[in-house]
Amino acid sequence: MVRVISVDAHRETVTGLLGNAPVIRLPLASAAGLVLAEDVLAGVSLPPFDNSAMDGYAVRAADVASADEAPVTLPVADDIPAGRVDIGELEPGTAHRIMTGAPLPPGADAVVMVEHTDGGVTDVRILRTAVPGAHIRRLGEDVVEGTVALSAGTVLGPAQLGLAAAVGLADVPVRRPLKVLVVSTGTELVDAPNPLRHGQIYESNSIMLASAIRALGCEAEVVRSVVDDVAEFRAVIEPRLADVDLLVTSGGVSAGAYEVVKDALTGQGVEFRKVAMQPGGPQGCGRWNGVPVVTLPGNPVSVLVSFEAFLRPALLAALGHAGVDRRQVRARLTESMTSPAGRRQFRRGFYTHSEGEVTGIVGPRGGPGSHLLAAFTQANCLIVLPEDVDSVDQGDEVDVLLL
Ligand SMILES: Nc1nc2c(c(=O)[nH]1)N[C@H]1C(S)=C(S)[C@@H](COP(=O)(O)OP(=O)(O)OC[C@H]3O[C@@H](n4cnc5c(N)ncnc54)[C@H](O)[C@@H]3O)O[C@H]1N2
Ligand code: MOO
Repeated sequence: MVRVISVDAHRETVTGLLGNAPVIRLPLASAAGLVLAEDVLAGVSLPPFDNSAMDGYAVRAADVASADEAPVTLPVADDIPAGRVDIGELEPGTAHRIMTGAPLPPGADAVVMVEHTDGGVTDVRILRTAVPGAHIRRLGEDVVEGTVALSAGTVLGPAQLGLAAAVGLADVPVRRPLKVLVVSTGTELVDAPNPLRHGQIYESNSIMLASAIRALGCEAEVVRSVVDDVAEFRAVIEPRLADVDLLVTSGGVSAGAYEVVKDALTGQGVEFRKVAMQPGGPQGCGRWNGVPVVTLPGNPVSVLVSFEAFLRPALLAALGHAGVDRRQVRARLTESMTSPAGRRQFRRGFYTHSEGEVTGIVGPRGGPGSHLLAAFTQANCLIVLPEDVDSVDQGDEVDVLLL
């Protein structure tokens, strides 16, 4: 007898199987979207020195205190473009022309923007007073050297990578993106653009899985359309296991006579079970030659729903993400639906939420059939009908997972 287990139990097993990805240092350019594995400290303060926020003139505020009543003329004793590193003292009664980002000369306590002067290069007429501190960006105002710039668990988006670069990091410690081998099985499968004969279909699961895996920041390698032959499956796939962290298959796991994945991996460390869900009932997981394996049923909608239910949270957890769940909301149904008793049903739906309404509304897209892929493309959510529910009416509130 095939074991029947709950969605939550299978999800826990798959998550445990993947565990945590190892920590490695990656160049910033390769770390986008990954999760920082350790706190990183600022190697420098930001800004690293007092500098000008404006193009203008560095002055002593006291020297220009009367400029609002009558313009003050000061000799321009120096010129400080951004990037200059040999900065001399600002003597009282003088000004230094200074550019945005250039270091403030010692002795200066204010910057007058060029628009409030005549722009002179030997002498400058200052037309406005400046309060002490005007247009000065202070050392350490943003980040203090030696403090935590980014903490472990941070997802490295553009702002985070920018900050890492700004505090002097060339690489960061992250959880290594897992390498996933995606294998689609089925003698009926044909890779486009080859012509189809009656009884054949175009292979579509591998691109769905590979793109879903890559979207999380993992790597996906694909072997398409392995025929339903155990010896062939083993010969093609087994040698590739050494290079990957996870094998994900589609097809060949249910109750028929030519279940290539089930036949090849039963007794090899992979357990096949029925999960109390629809679609995605037939599932398997375990290890083959020590490598984690997750076997998904072949129907395309089952593949994507299984990915959402099991692989997405497990891969995100392995990468170190704290939040692995889709956002869940309650919504009122636009039409009645039925669900098989004892199974959690995931229906493709479209959710809308108008401003001012407490709950949004949701309607199914397509029927429950796990071959209805076109309807999935119209969906923006999964409607979840729990195991103890076999029908819901129009107007009932249901749980919705936003995709
Ligand atoms: N007697 C029973 N039959 C079936 C059961 C059952 O419990 N008892 N379960 C059904 C359910 S539910 C599902 S889901 C499928 C799962 O079967 P398999 O994992 O063995 O998948 P296949 O039979 O290989 O394929 C199912 C379906 O999907 C198409 N397919 C497969 N791979 C691809 C691909 N890469 N691209 C596009 N389409 C693919 C395949 O042609 C089949 O139509 O079993 C039910 N049967
Ligand atoms: O359990 Mo299957 O995945 O419904 O078509």
